[in-house]
Amino acid sequence: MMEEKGKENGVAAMAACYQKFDPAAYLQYNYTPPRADFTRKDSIVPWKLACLHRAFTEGDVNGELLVDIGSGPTLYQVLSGCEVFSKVLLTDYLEVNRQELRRWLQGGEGCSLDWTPYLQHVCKLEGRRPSAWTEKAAKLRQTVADVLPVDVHSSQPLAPDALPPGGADCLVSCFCLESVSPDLPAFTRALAHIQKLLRPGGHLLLIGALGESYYFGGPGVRIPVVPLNEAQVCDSLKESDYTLIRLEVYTLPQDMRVGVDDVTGVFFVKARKE
Ligand SMILES: Nc1ncnc2c1ncn2[C@@H]1O[C@@H](CSCCNC[C@@H]2Cc3ccc([N+](=O)[O-])cc3CN2)[C@@H](O)[C@H]1O
Repeated sequence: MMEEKGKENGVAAMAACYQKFDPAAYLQYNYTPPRADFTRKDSIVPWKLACLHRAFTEGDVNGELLVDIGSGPTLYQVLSGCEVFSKVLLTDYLEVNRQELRRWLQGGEGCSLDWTPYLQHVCKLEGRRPSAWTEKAAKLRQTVADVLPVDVHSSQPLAPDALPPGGADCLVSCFCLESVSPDLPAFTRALAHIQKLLRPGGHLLLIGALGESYYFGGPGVRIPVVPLNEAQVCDSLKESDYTLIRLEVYTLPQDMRVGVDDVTGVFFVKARKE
C-alpha cells in the first residue's frame, strides 16, 4: 500500500513540475544553435536526425501507423517517418505543447520555431534538393492525423480508441520518458506501458538523455530527470520486453553544454517488440 502511495506521489510531483513548462523557451534552449547547428558535424540535432533517417529507411521498419510518444513542442522526430508511414499521431501531456504542434500543422502562423532548416536538412539526408522542403512540409501536414493527450505513467497511455485493435506499427519517443519519471523503476514501467501500444514485430525508436538529473523547461522552471547510463537503458528495455537492435551514443562536446541541463550524452535506441 505504502509502495503504491510512493509511486503516485512521485508521478504527481512530476506532473506539478510540468505546469510551468514553457514551449517557446524550451525550443530556444535545445533547438537553436549550437545544439541545432546544421553547419556543424558535431551538433546534436544533425546527429539525431541522421539516426532517425537511417532507422526509418534501412528496410525493416514498415506499416501504416507511426505514433510519437511525448512529442513536446517538436516535430523533428517524425520528419523521416512521415515518408514511410501513411498515418502519424503526435502526442503530448500538456495542452500548450499540443497547441504549438497544431499551430504548425495548421500553417505555421505564430509558431515558436521555424522548422524550415530541419525540413531542408532531412531532404538532404534523403538525397533530395533542399528546396523540396516545402513538399516535405506538405507531406507531414497531410500525414499527421491527430495530436492527442498521452500519459506514459498510465497503464493505458492513450485513449482506448486512439489506436486500431492491432496497435501501432512503430513508436518514436524522444527525451520524454526519463524527463517525466521520478526514478528508474518509473522509467521502466513507462517503457512497459508504451510497449503495449505496439503491435508484435513493431519497432521502438527511442532517443534520450544520459547522465541528466535536471533541465530547465523555461526560465527558472527546473525539472528533475532520472539520470540514466547505457546499461540501465538496456536493462530497462529488456525488462519491458523489447529486443534491442542497436544503441548509439553521442557525447556532448563542451560547447554543447549550454547551462539548460546537465546532460552528458544522448542515446539512440532501435528496438523491436517480438
Ligand atoms: N506523464 C507524461 N506522459 C507523457 N509525456 C509527458 C508526461 N509528463 C510530461 N510529459 C511531456 O514530456 C515532455 C517532453 S520534453 C522533455 C525534455 N527532456 C529533457 C531535455 C530535452 C533535451 C533536448 C535536446 C538535448 N540535446 O542535448 O540536444 C538535451 C535535452 C535534455 N533536456 C514535455 O513535452 C511534457 O509535456
